[in-house]
Amino acid sequence: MTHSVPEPASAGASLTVSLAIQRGAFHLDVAFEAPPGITILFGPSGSGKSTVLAAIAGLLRPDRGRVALGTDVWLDSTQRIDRPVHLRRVAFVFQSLALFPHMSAVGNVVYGMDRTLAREVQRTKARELLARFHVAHLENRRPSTYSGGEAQRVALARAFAMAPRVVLLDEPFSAMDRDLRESLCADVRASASELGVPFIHVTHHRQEVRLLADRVIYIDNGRRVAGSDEPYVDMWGSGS
Ligand SMILES: Nc1ncnc2c1ncn2[C@@H]1O[C@H](COP(=O)(O)OP(=O)(O)OP(=O)(O)O)[C@@H](O)[C@H]1O
Repeated sequence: MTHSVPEPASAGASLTVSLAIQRGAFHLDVAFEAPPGITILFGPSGSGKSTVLAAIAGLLRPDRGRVALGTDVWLDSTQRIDRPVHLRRVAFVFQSLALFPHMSAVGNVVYGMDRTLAREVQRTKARELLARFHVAHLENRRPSTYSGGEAQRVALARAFAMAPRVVLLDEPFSAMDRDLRESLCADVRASASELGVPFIHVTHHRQEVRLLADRVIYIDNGRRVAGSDEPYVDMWGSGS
């Protein structure tokens, strides 16, 4: 017997974002659209990239704004819509990981899963995800025994365990060396193709931009740099 998984209503939908946020002296005012695929948010330190991701995830309430995935509205300040974080089904991966230290890799990945699934189904799916990110060998080991790259792979496996509708990556590979970043980028690219949902990836690394970007949005001092919504063209040549 085959089981068909129902497509979420948002499959193929773009994320539309428009935000106005005041944080102390800093003012952010940006609007953009992120279709399925990888959108890079690029800009100098303090330009507002992490603030944008936090508002999309629902961790920060903007002063004004609207966030919607297709026709599914997550935030609309004029209509007083503000869907809580856990109902947006957003996967968020940071540079500083938050793996649970007392759990094995399988336990960490299962944590993000649909609680209605049978335990053995969850564990089987978790093992598949760990294999997908090349860390099947960590199945029963705890985070204190992982290398930095391995820990980030387990964090990615956990983020994807919830079948996210949007994936947000905030400089997840910044602490990694060039080769490791390249290999993790390949895994992220493959996941973006498989999932077919919008990924928004914040990075300072031009190498990551080249390896990942379907499009790039440049932000400077809380504003989008004009004309920065074009499909990505490598303007830096081959240096990093
Ligand atoms: N809680 C806060 N209160 C006041 N200002 C804040 C707060 N959090 C962030 N800011 C300010 O908002 C601005 C944008 O910060 P944000 O972290 O979004 O930038 P970023 O582009 O992600 O920077 P980086 O690349 O260094 O991580 C900065 O000027 C920062 O000092």
